[in-house]
Amino acid sequence: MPLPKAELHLHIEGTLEPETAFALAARNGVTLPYADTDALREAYRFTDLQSFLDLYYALMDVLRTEQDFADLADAYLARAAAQGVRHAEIFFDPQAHLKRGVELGTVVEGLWRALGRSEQNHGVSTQLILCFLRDESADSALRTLRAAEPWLDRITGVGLDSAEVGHPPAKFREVFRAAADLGLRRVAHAGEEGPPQYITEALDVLGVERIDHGLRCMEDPALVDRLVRERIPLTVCPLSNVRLHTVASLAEHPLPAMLDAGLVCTVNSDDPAYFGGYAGDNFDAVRDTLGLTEEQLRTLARNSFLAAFLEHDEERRQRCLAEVEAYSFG
Ligand SMILES: Nc1ncnc2[nH]cnc12
Ligand SMILES: [Zn+2]
Repeated sequence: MPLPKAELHLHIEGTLEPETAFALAARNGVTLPYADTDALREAYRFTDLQSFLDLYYALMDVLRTEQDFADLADAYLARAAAQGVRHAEIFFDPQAHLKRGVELGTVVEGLWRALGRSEQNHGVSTQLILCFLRDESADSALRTLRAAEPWLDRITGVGLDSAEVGHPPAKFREVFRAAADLGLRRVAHAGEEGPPQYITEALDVLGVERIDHGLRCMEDPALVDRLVRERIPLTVCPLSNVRLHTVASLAEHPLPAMLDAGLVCTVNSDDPAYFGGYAGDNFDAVRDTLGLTEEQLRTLARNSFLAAFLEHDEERRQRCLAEVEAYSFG
């Protein structure tokens, strides 16, 4: 039995496996510019975040109908459950779909078909986090938030993703303020490729409660002290960092140093179909390559439930935490 965990950094569009991409392409009459799944897998050699994003956005073209989004989410939830995920806070990128003429309602209703049945079908509780694309304008983000208002009962929070460098968090001050006024929780990618100041800005200007990635905080000891003192969770994605060359190799990943510093780290998969592994695979990789101890793995799992937006269901949080404490490593 795998270690129970919450997944807090997962882009649902990043769970599109090559086989599913071809199946959906056939269903929707879309021609992919790859001969087969092997040829597509060959394209998964990224040099940086942008080289990944180019393929990530292009492949989304196969996602057209509510059923497509439902099937995508259901396949993710089944895989996540098999790897010990008990709770998943799922990012989605509405602007990437709106731009292609796919309505927000199609995306949210489709995802909800899977998410609404996830506890019964997979034993995984879920939440949705709407992400703004930081390489789009602040105005576009505001229009997206307004367009999402009919579905806010299904959306827990907002996030910020896509190309980081050159798009500092402060650009989105207004939309994050508006999201907070609507009662939404706030997170942001920061310190993945961007500098430590982006982490500070995400906290101070956007009021985020968690930082997605956050690796580059390690360049700024005063920032590390602050993140430790304020117990700001960091949703670290080790296999993603390797594939996007944010770190030179998994063996050189700063996760052990981050844990030693007292940072509230969690381990997540980001875009598992593209980066070679789901949540449990990321845990296994850091155990095997970084030599994390059982107590460190338990800390990562504990942190994931402590950092989850489970205030509406403290009973579930406590039950999951108790499972983590009782877990026996085989
Ligand atoms: N790792 C990542 N960083 C920024 N934006 C993303 N969108 C999907 N995955 C992402
Ligand atoms: Zn991400």
